[in-house]
Amino acid sequence: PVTNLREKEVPTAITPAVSKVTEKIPTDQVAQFAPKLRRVAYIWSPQLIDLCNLLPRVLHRASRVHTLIESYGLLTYGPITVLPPIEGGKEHLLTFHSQEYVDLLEFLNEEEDSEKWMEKKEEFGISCDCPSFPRIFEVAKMIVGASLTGVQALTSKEYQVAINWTGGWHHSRRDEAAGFCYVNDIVISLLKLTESFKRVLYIDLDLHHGDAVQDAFAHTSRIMTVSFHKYSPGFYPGTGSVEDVGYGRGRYHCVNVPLEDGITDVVFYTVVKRVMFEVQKAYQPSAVVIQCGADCLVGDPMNSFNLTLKGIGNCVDFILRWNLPTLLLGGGGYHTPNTARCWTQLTAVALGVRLKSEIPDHQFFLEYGPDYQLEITPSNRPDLNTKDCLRTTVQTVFRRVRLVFQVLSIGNWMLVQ
Ligand SMILES: CC1(C)CN(C2CCCC2)C(=O)N1c1ccccc1/C=C/C(=O)NO
Ligand SMILES: [Zn+2]
Repeated sequence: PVTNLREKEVPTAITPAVSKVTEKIPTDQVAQFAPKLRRVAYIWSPQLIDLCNLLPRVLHRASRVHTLIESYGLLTYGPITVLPPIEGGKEHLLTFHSQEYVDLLEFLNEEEDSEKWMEKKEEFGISCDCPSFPRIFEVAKMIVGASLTGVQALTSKEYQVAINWTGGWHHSRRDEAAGFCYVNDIVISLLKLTESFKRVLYIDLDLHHGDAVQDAFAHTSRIMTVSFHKYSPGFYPGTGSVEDVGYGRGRYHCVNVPLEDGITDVVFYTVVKRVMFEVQKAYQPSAVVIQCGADCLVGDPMNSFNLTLKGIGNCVDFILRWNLPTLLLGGGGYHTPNTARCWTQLTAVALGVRLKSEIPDHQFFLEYGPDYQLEITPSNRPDLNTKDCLRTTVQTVFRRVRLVFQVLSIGNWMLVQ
């Protein structure tokens, strides 16, 4: 039953986790418990949402995500600032994509008849996985503009965390759309971040391997990419085995943690925490980008992992506690209400607040039935990840990541000589 509570009666849906912890502890000891209060930049504008609502495989997802976050009162909570995206232009896309690919997207923007120029489009990956649609070019520029606005917020040093839930399109290649990704806002953002930060760490939590981001930086040590993903015969994109470590100067700066179906919150969080602890120690990044694709959640049509908001929330919280400038991006996520739940929870994690379980009354309230709760329940499907298999994978990753530390220290040593 949707109660039409008046604005003033709606109880604040936010319990600052800090206040609970600190009320009983002498003030001088508070610092050690309270997560450092972070200034958070939330990239949003009505145009950004209207355009991203047009994405064919996630129709109207953008508005559900934003409206749920807004309904919890998170956008009027002290440490958050809403920043409108800068107007992304051709020049931004061209920092990664080829001229001919960008020209094709521009040409398709006005194109009504999606059957026309089929062979031309196929050549650039515009096909059934990545169908053309009206305003495709405006959407592409807006998404890239939003992620770059997040980068700008971090390089300005005014914000510790920047959030763009319309970004995170990790499969798009230089001259080809792939896996429903038309432009790679992640690669464009990482390139921009390396202008201000010496070592940038990319973490991909999406169900799928962050292949195009890894390949874009496989030959450099300026960016380290770490991807946790389902890896099994026939599953897209088919890359990202633990043996996939990068080449030349980029050797060992690609970390891949292949996983099987059914992984649960505790197992996933344990693996992510162990691997990321080693990576942080060895690589000592100065900035972080996290792709938070929500297709790893239980209930997603991908029907693969068995994660809930707790699992992915703990992973992001662990990384945010390093207190490094961090850009949070979206990505996959095909169960729209669960994706909105997930990214609302991650926004709260960035702010260090706890949300009430009841979904607040708002425009899309009825889509959160039948329980109208924020939390989602894991299924009792078997976890195909055996302890032995995970231990072997993690040990292999440890050995390689420690080599990164040696490369890094040799690098520093040579600088000193
Ligand atoms: C077309 C969509 C994106 C949608 N979808 C499912 C979800 C619900 C019904 C079909 C897919 O498997 N897709 C794909 C098809 C081909 C290649 C890749 C993907 C997904 C990539 C991804 O999520 N990367 O992070
Ligand atoms: Zn995905």
